[in-house]
Amino acid sequence: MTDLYETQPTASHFVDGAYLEDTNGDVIDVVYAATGKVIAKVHAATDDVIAKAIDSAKRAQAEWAKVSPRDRGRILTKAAHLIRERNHALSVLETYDTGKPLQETLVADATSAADALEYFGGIAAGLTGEHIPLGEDWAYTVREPLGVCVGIGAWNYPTQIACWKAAPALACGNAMIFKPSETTPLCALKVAEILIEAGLPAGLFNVVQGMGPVGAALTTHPDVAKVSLTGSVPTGSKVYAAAAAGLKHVTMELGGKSPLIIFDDADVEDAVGGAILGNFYSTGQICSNGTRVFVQSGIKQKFVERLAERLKGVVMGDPQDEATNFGPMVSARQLEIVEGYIAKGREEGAKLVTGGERVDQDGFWITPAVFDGVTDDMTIAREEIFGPVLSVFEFSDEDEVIARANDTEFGLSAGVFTRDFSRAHRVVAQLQAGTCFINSYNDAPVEVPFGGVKMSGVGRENAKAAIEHYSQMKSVYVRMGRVEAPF
Ligand SMILES: NC(=O)c1ccc[n+]([C@@H]2O[C@H](COP(=O)([O-])OP(=O)(O)OC[C@H]3O[C@@H](n4cnc5c(N)ncnc54)[C@H](O)[C@@H]3O)[C@@H](O)[C@H]2O)c1
Repeated sequence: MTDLYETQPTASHFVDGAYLEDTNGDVIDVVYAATGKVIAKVHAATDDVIAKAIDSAKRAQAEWAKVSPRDRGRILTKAAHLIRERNHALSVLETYDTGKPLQETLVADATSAADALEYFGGIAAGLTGEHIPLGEDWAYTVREPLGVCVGIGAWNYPTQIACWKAAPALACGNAMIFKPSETTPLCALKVAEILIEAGLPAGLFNVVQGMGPVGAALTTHPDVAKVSLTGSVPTGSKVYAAAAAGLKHVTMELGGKSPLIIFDDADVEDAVGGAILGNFYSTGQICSNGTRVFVQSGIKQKFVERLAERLKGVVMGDPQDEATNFGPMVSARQLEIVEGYIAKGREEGAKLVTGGERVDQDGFWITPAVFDGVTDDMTIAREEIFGPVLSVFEFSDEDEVIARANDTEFGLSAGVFTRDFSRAHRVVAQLQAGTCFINSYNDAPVEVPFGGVKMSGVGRENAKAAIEHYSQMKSVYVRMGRVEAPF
């Protein structure tokens, strides 16, 4: 097994192509969720670090914008190859950073980051404008970079989030300054190292550490053209407002409380599988999770029974052991939040079918919880928990479940399980969500746009859609004849 110390970065920040330390910044402990032990320390960025990150990004971006998109793409593709080659070591680090089991991180984190670099590396050369004929005259459009972009990450997918933001930004000719979540500061530094090794010029991908105030300083900096945040709705509202003051571009990937609708005619095993993937993967710490599971009356009992049985297959143990399939919560704070919601669910009258118990060992462990008999007004039905807590709701007909599914301020994802494909498409057409799944849940391939509606976000990540959010259009009118003026 790769040791943490083989993969661990050597300083807090990565700026202008090299590691950078400034011990004047507040200390941030990196705690391994499986043991509760401090495994590393980084310092929050000082004003000096932020200034260096901005200056180098600005300088490097001006040159990068002149590089042909094909050459930019080649560097991203090379970085993707390096990431794939080092997948095991990067996955070990991701597991130390987040506590997610190696069984997951080997297939879902560095690999997804590589997918994004490869995808945007591949389409970079195809980022062209249009020719617009206007009779004798004509016009053309040019897709230009925005400038210096800031990425701010959540703690659940630190490698993936860094690359989902950096890959389209760099392909379009921007620089990116990435601030990881203070809970998981390690992985993005490795991404920075690899991008440099792949040939990315210094200053184009800088990583600075810190909490909210560092994110806020970057967001409001006059030299920053765009902010892409992955985080909660309350943080999103603040960052969106701060960016608006400077009329900056934004992408907001925020929280959810997504519905997963299971009709009577669904395959029960597939529906249970979808509910497991949509609630317990990454110990439930996924924004798009389908935590409100609406099950039609005829299948409900069977569904709950099979779900409880299949949860006996949970293997909690050392996350670095590939046999472990369920890890701890990321932090003591997140564990407390989840325990609070479980207590609230019981208090408000929901029936805890299984799980929800704190495990008596070091680290932040809790067993996956299933609540039955949940009603739409309960706190666990309305607020994002961001942990392994699945709520089952009973419904009888299609119109009713659509109305109940949409009765939320969020709109990130939604899923439908049914063998009737006309119904599946009819229902999906009425669901207020940015990403929908039919007979599946939580797939996030880079080829498909990802993002939310309503309070769940603004803009889209991944796919060609992301290009729109990391570039701006210039229109050029070309007159071929004489200029006729009134005087
Ligand atoms: N839609 C998505 O793609 C997606 C993906 C993963 C997580 N999430 C959401 O993220 C949340 C969990 O992550 P979290 O607890 O790290 O979220 P959070 O909102 O607490 O923090 C997100 C990031 O914002 C930074 N931040 C905090 N205050 C800031 C401010 N005023 N200005 C600038 N930056 C600031 C934090 O330091 C962190 O890096 C959940 O709500 C989850 O649904 C969304």
